[in-house]
Amino acid sequence: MLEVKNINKKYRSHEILQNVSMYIARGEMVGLVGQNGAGKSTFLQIVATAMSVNSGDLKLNGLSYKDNLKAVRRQIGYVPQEVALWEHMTVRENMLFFAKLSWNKLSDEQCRAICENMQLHEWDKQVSALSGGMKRKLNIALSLIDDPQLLILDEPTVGIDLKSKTEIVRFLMQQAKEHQKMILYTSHDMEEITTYCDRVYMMGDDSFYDDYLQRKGISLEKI
Ligand SMILES: Nc1ncnc2c1ncn2[C@@H]1O[C@H](COP(=O)(O)OP(=O)(O)OP(=O)(O)O)[C@@H](O)[C@H]1O
Repeated sequence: MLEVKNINKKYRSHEILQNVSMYIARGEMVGLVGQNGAGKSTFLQIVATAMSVNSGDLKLNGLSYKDNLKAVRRQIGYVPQEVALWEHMTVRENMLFFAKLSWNKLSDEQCRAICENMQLHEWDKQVSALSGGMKRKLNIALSLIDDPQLLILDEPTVGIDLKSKTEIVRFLMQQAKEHQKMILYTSHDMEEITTYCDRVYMMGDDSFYDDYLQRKGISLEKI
């Protein structure tokens, strides 16, 4: 379980997050929405241990971030907004390169199985020749090498076609439901968020999201 309690984050004097609390249970896929600049990416980076807080507490599976940073990190997969891949290498070479650097020394077959499971079949294709959707799938596949308990994704479906988008979100849902992972992700596609997420958190104070989600009958928690 992920437990976030009363966290605060400032960039100089600019307060971005004020007393933010939330949780994610195992097997849950949770969406995070809010207008541009509301603080979603900042929040994801904090939960991913890539950024510190000014105050407040975070715990993952009972381990506090303050005292167990390394152990917490081992349980987290983080997929930032920007796709970060070796363009001149193939899908296979990218997977094996990152597998070598990871805790889990996965074999060629195990790496391939992750990609196949994501409907990414272009194993020997150079990354520069992949479509945007395939690149996003590969970016997510890389984050799964260490078999993280908590998967955090910043707009994983932005700018890709509906088929790839649906495959990615269904894959994430499968990770939550069949493997009891915790999934936290942001998207500006409300249709997608409301269709697939178990719960939705809204960051900032914007009645547009409030009204929209309430009309859809989606349980919304403001943070
Ligand atoms: N490194 C930084 N230094 C100073 N201010 C920052 C920094 N990163 C983000 N900000 C500011 O913090 C606020 C929240 O930014 P953040 O990127 O977390 O929002 P967001 O909800 O993810 O936005 P978007 O939907 O556009 O991705 C914005 O006002 C942004 O300008």
